Amino acid sequence: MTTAVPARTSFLLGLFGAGIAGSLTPAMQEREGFASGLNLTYRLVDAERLGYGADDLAEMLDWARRFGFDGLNITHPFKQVVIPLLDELSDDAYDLGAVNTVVFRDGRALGRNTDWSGWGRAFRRRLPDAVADRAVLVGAGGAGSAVGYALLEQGAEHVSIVDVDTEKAQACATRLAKRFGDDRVRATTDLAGELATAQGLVNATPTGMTGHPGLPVPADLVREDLWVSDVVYFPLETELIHLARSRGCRVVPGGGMAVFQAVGAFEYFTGVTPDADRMVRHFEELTS
Ligand SMILES: NC(=O)C1=CN([C@@H]2O[C@H](COP(=O)(O)OP(=O)(O)OC[C@H]3O[C@@H](n4cnc5c(N)ncnc54)[C@H](O)[C@@H]3O)[C@@H](O)[C@H]2O)C=CC1
Ligand SMILES: O=C1C[C@@](O)(C(=O)O)C[C@@H](O)[C@@H]1O
Repeated sequence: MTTAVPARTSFLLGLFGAGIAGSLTPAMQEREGFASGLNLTYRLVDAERLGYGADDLAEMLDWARRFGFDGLNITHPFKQVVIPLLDELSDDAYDLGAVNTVVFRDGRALGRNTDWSGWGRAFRRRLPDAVADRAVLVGAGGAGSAVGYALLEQGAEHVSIVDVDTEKAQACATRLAKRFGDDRVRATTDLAGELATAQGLVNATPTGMTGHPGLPVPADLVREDLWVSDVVYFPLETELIHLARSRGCRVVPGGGMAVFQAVGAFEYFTGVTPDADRMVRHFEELTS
């Protein structure tokens, strides 16, 4: 006679990164765990406070495994340097060269990326009719690469990438072109020219964050017929989102990416599909 193995209900998770004290992810994960009938604990492990840098990551991962962690989110400055320390990488994380979710399973560390799928899902919920549009992406760092990947994966006709650091814009475009073809993505310095033929604009720079006030693009380029998205979510209503709304543009603020990276990670960690609407409501409570 075989005995059925009961489904896992207890999970120990964490976030490894620097300067993460204000993260809302622990609250989102723990609340959704509770609501799903799981005993889920999520700890912040702030490398900055511990005096740990990139060279210490292998040791940090090792003790996470030894102490029984089931999974980790990984953020700045570890999303790239974690890759060689993993046993397996999903295709999307490989293509992006970045991991934000590590699942420990059967003695192996599996790398995943829910940043791109998080932004993508938030975008599709708000603007499902805009997935095939041409878009201009400003900011080619970690968040920008994830947004570019999501836009192209979901069917954007073309993405033009602008960054004050032109080498970063080029590197991001080259990486995305390898996956999606160089007829669909390019780096450019001609923001006005590219926006003139685009239907959408995404800000993936820190401009507009608390402490970094301002607009990432000149105000006169924000036309009423553009849709406008921001990845910044402190504050939720950035200057860009505020201006775009006031001009009648359809908008996708940064909170959606913050929630849906957690939705995707929850599913990888636990194997349970979370209630995304409940997580959105909880995020709204946390940020109101
Ligand atoms: N909503 C969410 O869940 C998430 C939001 N973020 C936010 O995204 C923002 C960017 O984060 P990362 O990509 O990690 O930063 P990063 O530093 O890797 O990249 C930012 C890029 O923007 C460029 N840049 C800065 N100002 C610019 C301007 N005015 N015009 C053109 N390019 C400019 C920089 O050269 C850099 O390449 C941060 O504010 C962060 O809080 C990041 C991750 C998730
Ligand atoms: O970059 C981020 C933000 C985050 O670090 C947070 O603090 O919520 C959580 C990560 O999973 C995600 O990739």
